[in-house]
Amino acid sequence: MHLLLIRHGQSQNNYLEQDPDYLKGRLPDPPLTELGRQQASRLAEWAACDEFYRRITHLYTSLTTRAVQTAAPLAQTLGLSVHGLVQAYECGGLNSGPAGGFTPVLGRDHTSLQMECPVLQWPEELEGKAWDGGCEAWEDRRFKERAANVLTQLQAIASEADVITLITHQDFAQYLLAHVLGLPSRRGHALTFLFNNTATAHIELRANGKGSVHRIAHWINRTSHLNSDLITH
Ligand SMILES: O=C(O)[C@@H](CO)OP(=O)(O)O
Repeated sequence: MHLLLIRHGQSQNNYLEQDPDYLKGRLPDPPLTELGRQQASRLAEWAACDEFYRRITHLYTSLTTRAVQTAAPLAQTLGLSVHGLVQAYECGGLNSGPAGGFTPVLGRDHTSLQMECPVLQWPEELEGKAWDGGCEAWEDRRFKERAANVLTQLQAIASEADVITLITHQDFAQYLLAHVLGLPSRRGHALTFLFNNTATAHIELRANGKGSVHRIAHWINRTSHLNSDLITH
C-alpha cells in the first residue's frame, strides 16, 4: 500500500500563530484562510497532472473544517469521494483553547460539512450523529494509540497497489509517520518532521514475500505544487 499523508492548507489559527494574542484569538475548528484555499487548489491542480497523484484510489480526511475544505478541490479534480475518518483529527481534539479553559467543543455534522465538500461520505460509526470533536487530554499514549488505529483501518481497506490519501494535521502526522516508519516514540510538542500546509508525505509499505514489510519513505514535506510565496507553516 502507498500512504499519502497531506496536511491541510493554512488555517486561520496557523495564520494567527505569528500574533502575540494568538492564544486569545484561537478558534476551536478554524476554516482555511484565503491563502489556505489557494494552497488546496494548487495541490488539486498538481494532482491532475502528476502521474503518482493520478493513481490515488482512496481519499480520507479528518473531520475538522480545515481538512475537509482542503479535501474538496482534490476530490473534485480526481473524481473521487472523500471518506471521513473519525480518529484522524489533530492532537487534543476540538476545544476552546487556553483562553476558554480547554472546554470540549463539538464537531460539525454531515450536512454542514457537505457544504464544504459535497462528496464527503460520513463514517458509519457516526450514522445520524455529529462528530463529538474528539477532545482529549494531551497524553502521548493517546496520540500513539490513535495513530496505530488509523493505520490499521487504512491497511484493512487497502490492497498492495492502492494509493490511500489522508488529509490530516501537523502534530498528528508526527505520530502517524513515527508509527508507519517504526521510529522510536516522540513526546510532547517537539516536531520530528517539518510538515508545511498542504505538504505531502509518501510512504510505501511493501510485503517482501518473507512475512515482513519494507517501509519506504519516498518523500516527506513535499511542496512542489506551491511557489515559494505560498509556502506556510
Ligand atoms: O492544531 C493546530 O492549530 C496545529 C498545531 O500545530 O496543527 P494543524 O494546523 O496541522 O491542525
